[in-house]
Amino acid sequence: MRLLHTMLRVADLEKSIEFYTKVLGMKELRRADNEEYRYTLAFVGYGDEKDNTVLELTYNWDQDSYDLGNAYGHIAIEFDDIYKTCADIKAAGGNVSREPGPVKGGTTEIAFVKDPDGYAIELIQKKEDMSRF
Ligand SMILES: C[C@@H](O)C(=O)SC[C@H](NC(=O)CC[C@H](N)C(=O)O)C(=O)NCC(=O)O
Ligand code: NI
Repeated sequence: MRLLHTMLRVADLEKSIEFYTKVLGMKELRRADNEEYRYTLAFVGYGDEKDNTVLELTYNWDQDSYDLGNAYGHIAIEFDDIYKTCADIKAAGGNVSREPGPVKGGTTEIAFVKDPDGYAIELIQKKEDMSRF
């Protein structure tokens, strides 16, 4: 077994694809329309789905906003340099909601950004050892 994808419902598919590809460096892997049920799926990630867990962006044609509620946490992505990534995101007009730095009470360096729908994305500084705290 392996993790295949995480699905996020998005209000503006092109805006979300632009964010995940241009700002976070992912590739658009495939897109599929469902005419009968009026939605489009776009899969984005850092590599082919046969070897990578990806995001499934779901666009419902007749819905232009969502209530994210208070249960969703974040999706975490590892970067070689979260400080440069955050500077680049700010320069591109993105929303860095938590500045890069050590996690409270720990040593792992993290930052948070918000995607166009307000979903939080955690950026984690690449470390040699896998101790993540
Ligand atoms: C391709 C696979 O990874 C899917 O997740 S498609 C599953 C399908 N998705 C939708 O219908 C998305 C639109 C829907 N309005 C929504 O917002 O979730 C799905 O959930 N089908 C239900 C079923 O019972 O087949
Ligand atoms: Ni799915």
